[in-house]
Amino acid sequence: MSLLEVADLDVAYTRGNTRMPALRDINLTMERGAIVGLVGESGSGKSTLGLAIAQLLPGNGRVTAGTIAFDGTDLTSSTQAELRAFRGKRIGVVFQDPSASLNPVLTIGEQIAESIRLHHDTGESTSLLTETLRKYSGGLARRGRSWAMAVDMLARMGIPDPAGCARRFPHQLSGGMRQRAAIAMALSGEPDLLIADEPTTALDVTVQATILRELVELVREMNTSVLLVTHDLDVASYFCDRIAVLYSGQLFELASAKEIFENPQNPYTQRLLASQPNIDDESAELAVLEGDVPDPADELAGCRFAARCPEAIDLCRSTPPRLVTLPERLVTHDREHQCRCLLRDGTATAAAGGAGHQVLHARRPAGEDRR
Ligand SMILES: Nc1ncnc2c1ncn2[C@@H]1O[C@H](COP(=O)(O)OP(=O)(O)OP(=O)(O)O)[C@@H](O)[C@H]1O
Repeated sequence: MSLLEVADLDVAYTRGNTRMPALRDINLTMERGAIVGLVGESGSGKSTLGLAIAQLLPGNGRVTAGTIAFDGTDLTSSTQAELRAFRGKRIGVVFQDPSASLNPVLTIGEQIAESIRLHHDTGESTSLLTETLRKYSGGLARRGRSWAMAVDMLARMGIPDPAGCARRFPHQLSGGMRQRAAIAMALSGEPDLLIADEPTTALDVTVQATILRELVELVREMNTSVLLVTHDLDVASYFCDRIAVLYSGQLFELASAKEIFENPQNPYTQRLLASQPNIDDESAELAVLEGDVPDPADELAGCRFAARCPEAIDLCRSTPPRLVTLPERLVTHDREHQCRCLLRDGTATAAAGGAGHQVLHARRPAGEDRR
């Protein structure tokens, strides 16, 4: 069983009396220990998907169809008590702004130690932190041990004076240190899944890379899976095993990072990659992605990228494509390569009377079975 199986998921926000779809027909599976990058332009629904998986959608946001199976339990039908048990202990969350997770009136050490006490029941059964616990078990009371473990987590996140940092309040730390502390706190329950929503975007580029490296090292040690929301394709290619490309509320492509960068199949992904600066060749001309991303709430007849796609044919403007596993002849490194495009899944060839209509794996037709 996969750690996370998001199936046929729709999410909508309510504005006034209007229901505005934000995610449509999302299918995403994550294996234990995998780091998956969720990329896409602003407004494509990245944060909404992270929040939906963590069951932290704001009051006006709601899952309107589909399921989110976490280790076999459908979170969309879980009670608040069940969700509280999952969050923190089994699903950790880090946001762009660390103040969203840190309490301004408690020291960093108090917060992380409290979280460790809550999630570990003194830590006897945990893996990574057990080592630390053993070091401190001789003579230290439970509170002292959880404090020692908190200091250890701060050290693992690359904080130079972890004991001093533990005694400080969030406002006494720099932005980078605050975010390290927020990550240490999110990982202190040794969760199975970490949802990290642009965790370093607000920071200096060099600090970003260091923090992400520390985070990745720590989650690899803990075998924690990560859904890393980022608009930065370089970050995704460097740190992620798989990449999911979102466009206007839909998954357009999903494959290993190597496959996405060396063999992108969706015309949108191809243009998104071509529009990124090339660090190896700064003089290379950048492709410009003309036009705007349609609001995920807009109802469109065909492919949501058709209006901007230079390859679009009439069929693309009338028929919604589905996310399918691509036929083998189109993949290079990853047989699980999934793509949403009529020009790639064989539909366009079949409609033109040609052979090779090979939809190998398709989920619910778009628009069906909305709650
Ligand atoms: N609380 C909300 N109420 C109403 N609509 C919302 C709310 N949050 C997000 N949306 C809408 O949902 C859609 C997806 O937004 P979301 O923030 O998930 O995208 P994103 O890809 O994370 O964007 P960004 O990179 O700018 O953070 C957008 O159309 C946005 O306007």
